[in-house]
Amino acid sequence: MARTSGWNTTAAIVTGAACALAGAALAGYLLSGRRPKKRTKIIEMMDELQKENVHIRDPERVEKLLCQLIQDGKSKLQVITDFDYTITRWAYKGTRVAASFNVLENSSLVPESKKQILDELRDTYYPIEINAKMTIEEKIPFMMEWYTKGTGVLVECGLKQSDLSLAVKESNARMRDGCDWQFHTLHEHSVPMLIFSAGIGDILEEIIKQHSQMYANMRVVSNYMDFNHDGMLVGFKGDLVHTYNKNEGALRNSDYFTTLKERRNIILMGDSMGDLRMADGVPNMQHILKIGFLNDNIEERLEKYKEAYDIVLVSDDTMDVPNAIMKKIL
Ligand SMILES: Nc1ccn([C@@H]2O[C@H](COP(=O)(O)O)[C@@H](O)[C@H]2O)c(=O)n1
Ligand SMILES: [Mg+2]
Repeated sequence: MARTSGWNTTAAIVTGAACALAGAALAGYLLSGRRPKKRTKIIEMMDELQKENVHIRDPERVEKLLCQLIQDGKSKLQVITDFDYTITRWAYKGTRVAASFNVLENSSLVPESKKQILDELRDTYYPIEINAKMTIEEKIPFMMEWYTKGTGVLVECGLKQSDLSLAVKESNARMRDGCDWQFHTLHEHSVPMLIFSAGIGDILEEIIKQHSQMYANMRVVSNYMDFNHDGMLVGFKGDLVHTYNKNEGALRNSDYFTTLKERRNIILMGDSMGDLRMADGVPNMQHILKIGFLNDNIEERLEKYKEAYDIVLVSDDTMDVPNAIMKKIL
């Protein structure tokens, strides 16, 4: 739509760039002689952005960003997204959904004695993860502790690779409504999608396979389990990715970004302040639209999220907003 040729001249008058939707509204005005109706901007015209749970601190910036992304089109686009509580929903049928770690931690594969330790770890460290007053630097040592202890306990549980699929099946892990459409459509338009997760890679891939499909344009960077020749879990591969060191992971994976160096526009989606660093390894980045899902500790964190993310979606279990934006670009 952004590149519909008939509107280009008019759009150029508006912003010096072909932003077709705003251009279309102005063209209507010029042709009809009537004043345009109120909604002339993209962000005003998108119904998905008018909902009460959608927060945009700087609408002018978002309007400009959308114009740029639409104008540059799909060939310049890549998507970088978190997994737990970004691809997956926060709640399903009134119950909190399992993060990829919880799929194992809550399963019958883990003995009760170990569950108790894992629950205590979560009760200690999760409040730190979402604390609105601590800085990321203050949180990092605690996250390291949580991940080191938590993965250590899982390794002691005698988990087998062949059990993972059933653990996912029996869990309540669910993706947001609209993920299936998004995955399929990004693949159809050959837009690369990086899923960057501090969860468990093996589990999140299984969640995607069971509820949608892993496509060739998807790449996952996460914590992968290390199994011995008998298929028993013996550790985790490489350095652990935790919620607040995704910047290091991004730089370690800079080869991936280098191969996509012509794709200078990013849609980034996350649910934590740590997710904002997922694109740190992207060379020559031109425009980045950051969409944040705020699921928990909402009142305390909303202002900070509004400062950090361009669009904040509060208690939204759908992909409606990102999908509506993608539709305009593709
Ligand atoms: N033992 C653990 C460790 C982490 N979590 C949660 O996993 C999420 C991280 O994955 P992302 O895809 O969001 O990067 C994060 O929400 C942690 O709270 C956990 O539940 N248990
Ligand atoms: Mg997350």
